[in-house]
This record gives sequence, C-alpha cells and structure tokens, in this order.
Amino acid sequence: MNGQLTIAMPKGRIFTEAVELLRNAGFNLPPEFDDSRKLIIDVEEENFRFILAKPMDVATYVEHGVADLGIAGKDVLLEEERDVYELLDLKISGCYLAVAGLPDTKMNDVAPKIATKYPNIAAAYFREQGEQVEIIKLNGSIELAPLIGLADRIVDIVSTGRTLKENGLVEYETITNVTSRLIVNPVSYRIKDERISELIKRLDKVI
Ligand SMILES: Nc1ncnc2c1ncn2[C@@H]1O[C@H](COP(=O)(O)OP(=O)(O)OP(=O)(O)O)[C@@H](O)[C@H]1O
Ligand SMILES: O=P(O)(O)OC[C@H]1O[C@H](OP(=O)(O)OP(=O)(O)O)[C@H](O)[C@@H]1O
Repeated sequence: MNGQLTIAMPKGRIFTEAVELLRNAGFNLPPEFDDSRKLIIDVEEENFRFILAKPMDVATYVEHGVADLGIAGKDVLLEEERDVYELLDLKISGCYLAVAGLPDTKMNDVAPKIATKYPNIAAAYFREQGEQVEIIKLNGSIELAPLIGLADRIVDIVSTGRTLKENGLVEYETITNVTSRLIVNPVSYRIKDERISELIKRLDKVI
C-alpha cells in the first residue's frame, strides 16, 4: 500500500451508479454518499479521499494531479482530450452521441449550423464527413436550437430518446457510444501503482 488515493467523482447522473459500483466492489462508502452537500468526503477506513466535481471538470482535476483517479463520461474525455490514462470502461451511465434535427429537413448548403455542448466532437465529426459547418456552443437545452431556428442540426447525448421525441426531433446519425471510464493521472499511476492495481482488480470483478 502506498498512501491515500484521491478520486474525483462526477456529481449528477453518473454519481449514484458510480457509488453503487464501488460498494459492489466491497468498498465501504458511508451514508454521506447518499445525501450530502459536501464536496470532499474522506473515507479513512479505505484510505480514500473523494472530491465531488462537475462531470465536465473531472478530467481537469486528474490531469493537474490534485486527484489521482476520476470517473468521467467518454463524451467528456473525447471533448476535452486531457492528459490522463483511461484504465477501465465501467459500463455505467450508458448513452450515445448523435446528430439530430427536425424530420425531413436538409442541412443548409452553405455553412449549416450545428448547436452542441460538444464543439470539438462535433467539429471533428463533420470534418471527417467532409462537411463544412458552423458550430454553435450551447450549455444545455440543446434540442431547443433547431426548434427556434438557431441551428440546422444538433450534436447531443441521447439516452432514452425521450427528449428528442417530445420535441419532435429525429436522429440522423450516431456518432459514438458513451459509458463512464476510470481515468488516472500518469504520475499517480506510476507512484501509486499497487493501490491502483488493487482498485482496478476489485472493480473489474463487478463490472
Ligand atoms: N441522458 C443523458 N444526458 C446527459 N448525459 C448523460 C446521459 N446519460 C448518461 N450521461 C452521462 O452523464 C454525464 C453528464 O452527467 P450530468 O447530466 O449529471 O451532468 P451535466 O449535464 O454535464 O451537468 P450540468 O447539466 O449540471 O452542467 C455525461 O458526461 C454522460 O457521460
Ligand atoms: O434521451 P434522453 O433520455 O431524453 O436524454 C437525453 C437528454 O438528456 C440530456 O439533457 P439534460 O437532462 O442533461 O439537460 P440539459 O438540457 O441541461 O443538458 C441531453 O443533453 C439530452 O437533452
């Protein structure tokens, strides 16, 4: 064993599933994990420190080494391209990234507009398709953009498909599947290899 492990956890959707996975792997996480506003939770018994961050920021904490490990959606990892290693596909919080828009509509011929929370992923996708587009970055309610004429298409997460359906939108293409991943800071991986390998082994058994 070599020292405490700091793990950056994403608040929100992924959190509950990630906590369940860690508990299934035999880690004793106290009730604070079920109902608390604390942003740092120490679990002395396991020699873990958990920090609770916005999902989009998890890889930033890990890249800067203030967290050894983190749990982040593949969408965030593709969008941000942080200097971290991906260790495990945790197979939780599954969804996918898709291109969607109003049914039976063609994209504008000249610089069609794409609204998205994922400007880098969207730009790379349309570049690969050989299509020149204008990316419009939004922070949420992406489905609104084609409805009020801000964009021809959106690139966004689809899970149940309910948001698209209830807003009269259809999916045009799937870009990539998304699940949450365990990521590690490259230096921590070298220095704390024993503890990290042990964690991977225990998680791997319950995924
Ligand atoms: N239906 C879904 N919509 C969005 N993200 C999802 C969905 N299902 C799973 N995910 C995963 O959850 C992560 C986002 O979690 P969450 O929705 O809690 O945060 P967020 O929307 O990015 O945060 P906020 O809206 O507070 O800025 C994504 O990065 C993705 O990997
Ligand atoms: O296919 P579904 O199950 O309907 O899920 C997909 C929706 O969920 C997310 O939005 P979120 O709820 O995070 O709200 P946001 O608009 O603030 O991003 C995502 O951006 C989609 O809008």
